[in-house]
Amino acid sequence: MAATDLQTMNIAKSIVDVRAAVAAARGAGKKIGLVPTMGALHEGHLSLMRAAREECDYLVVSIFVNPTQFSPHEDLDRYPRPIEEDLRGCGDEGVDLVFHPDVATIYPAGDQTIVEAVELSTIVEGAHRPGHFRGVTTVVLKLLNIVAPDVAYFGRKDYQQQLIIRQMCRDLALPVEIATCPTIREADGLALSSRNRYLSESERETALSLSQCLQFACDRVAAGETDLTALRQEMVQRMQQTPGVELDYATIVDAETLSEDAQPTARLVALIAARVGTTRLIDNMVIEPTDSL
Ligand SMILES: Nc1ncnc2c1ncn2[C@@H]1O[C@H](COP(=O)(O)OP(=O)(O)OP(=O)(O)O)[C@@H](O)[C@H]1O
Ligand SMILES: CC(C)(CO)[C@@H](O)C(=O)[O-]
Ligand code: BAL
Repeated sequence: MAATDLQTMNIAKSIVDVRAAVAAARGAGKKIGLVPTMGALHEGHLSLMRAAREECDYLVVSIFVNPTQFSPHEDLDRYPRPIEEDLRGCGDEGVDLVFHPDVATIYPAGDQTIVEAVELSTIVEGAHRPGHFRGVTTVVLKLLNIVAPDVAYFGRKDYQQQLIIRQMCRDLALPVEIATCPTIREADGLALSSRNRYLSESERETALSLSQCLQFACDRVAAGETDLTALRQEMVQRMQQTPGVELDYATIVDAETLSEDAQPTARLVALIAARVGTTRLIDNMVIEPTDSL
């Protein structure tokens, strides 16, 4: 495919421009898809765009590094922003409109409204990143209100995030379908993530311990392990014994409630977050119930 000429890309910075473009597409009978991102695009993001292209006739991608989902000590300032490369990637995927707003467009002076799924936002990942999911739900609600898509696409790589967004849409009766797409991994199992580009070669090797720990847990459940408390302890021990890794959490929980009070026969999800060097990574694997348990 020919590389995209940036001059021909349809890029909107303002809410009015997005609404006008989407209204025209809707007026022409098109089904609207939205893929929200923070940029630094990789194959994981592209897989969401391809899923959206399959099902929708007009594809909007937002690129916005949302400051309210970062705590003061986190990596907002160093978060990668390769915007020209990202725009070319969107063009090559046939994106119809890129919404790339400034912070003041999303958070105008005097802005004071937040939205939060109060229970799901404070457990597991939320317990380690206080305020993070409040920032996510607030910005996603704004993006959904601005674009008004028929379907919005999220990755399973951010498992808790997609669960919380589904909860928000249900609770607020938002007229949008949420689609969750599978996690895209490197051949050796590393989940693609924009933050992988912070990793040195040896840190990248060390980072494989996350997906390996999740796979270990999945294999144990598939082999008939029913003592989830013991299995959680084994996951934590494995990670604590891995040099170069500082573990935040490794756990197996109910895939819908994220509660550790889970039946081994339920649909489960193994979740992990750890720092490799200065880079914090998350990953997860869903464990579907089997008849053999
Ligand atoms: N490996 C992946 N497979 C599928 N979807 C993904 C993957 N990585 C990210 N996504 C999805 O892409 C969307 C945008 O995510 P985001 O821009 O934060 O990228 P990211 O790689 O998760 O970045 P970060 O390193 O900040 O976690 C989210 O819905 C996210 O779940
Ligand atoms: C959903 C999102 C774009 C909101 O800023 C972000 O959390 C992300 O990229 O996963
Ligand atoms: N994909 C989640 C974005 C974040 O870590 O802020």
